[in-house]
Amino acid sequence: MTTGTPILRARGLMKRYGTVVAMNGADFDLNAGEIVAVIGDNGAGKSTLIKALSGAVTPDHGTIELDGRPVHFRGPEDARAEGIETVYQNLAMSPALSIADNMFLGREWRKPGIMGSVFRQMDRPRMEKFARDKLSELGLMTIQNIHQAVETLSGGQRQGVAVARAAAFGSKVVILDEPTAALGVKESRRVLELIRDVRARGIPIILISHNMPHVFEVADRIHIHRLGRRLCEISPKDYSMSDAVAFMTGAKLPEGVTEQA
Ligand SMILES: Nc1ncnc2c1ncn2[C@@H]1O[C@H](COP(=O)(O)OP(=O)(O)OP(=O)(O)O)[C@@H](O)[C@H]1O
Repeated sequence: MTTGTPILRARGLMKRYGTVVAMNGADFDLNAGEIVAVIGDNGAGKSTLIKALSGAVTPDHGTIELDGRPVHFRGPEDARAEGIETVYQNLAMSPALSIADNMFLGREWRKPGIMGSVFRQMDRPRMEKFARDKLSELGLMTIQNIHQAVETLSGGQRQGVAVARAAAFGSKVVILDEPTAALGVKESRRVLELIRDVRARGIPIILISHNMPHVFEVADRIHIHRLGRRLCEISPKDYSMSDAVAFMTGAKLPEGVTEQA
């Protein structure tokens, strides 16, 4: 599925924090219909790359294109407005609020007419129907009650709601930062299935993870990040997990790849 214009393409991204070089000419590609995993050692610059793609960090240099069009995100709102949704590890949810309210956090739908525009009343029935539809589309209706407070959900269910929220609003790209890090075996399994469901609905996914079995299970392509840039991309069909770890840590290089100084 690598034909056509990439959905998201970055070239030569640079980001410095004082003397620390967090991105050093980083490239990135995401094509339609695929799950790309980003892996790399601690401090390799994965988070900084993802933040640049999701508008949370402005690169010092380099280009980002969405559907072949240059974009300049001034903040996460700009990336969201372009259909790029990110689920960070902390999930950015309000535990005391309901599932439906959390799905709409910061982008509530107002009632039509004066009740919405002047009195700012929320259109609860429409929001709740949308939340229920999205959760059931993604097979998440084991959550019976969308009025349930998020704090009463299991870790896996919470992650599920966060992924459903991203898939509901992320029309172009969903970025998941360590979605299974805090989860048990069964819950991780469900979240991995959910990731596949999101892909099946036509939304490509960027998955940042340190969990090699999970990466090898769901990724179509693996982007290996090292020393602030993309070292290479591999297919999980062609390499083993120990190869990937060796590339990540610099213990060996894939054939045809040379490490730049
Ligand atoms: N806001 C910041 N201020 C200063 N240095 C930063 C900042 N953000 C990142 N860095 C530095 O940039 C480098 C890359 O960090 P980044 O968090 O992107 O790596 P990472 O691959 O995501 O690491 P990990 O897997 O440990 O989360 C690190 O040396 C880090 O200390």
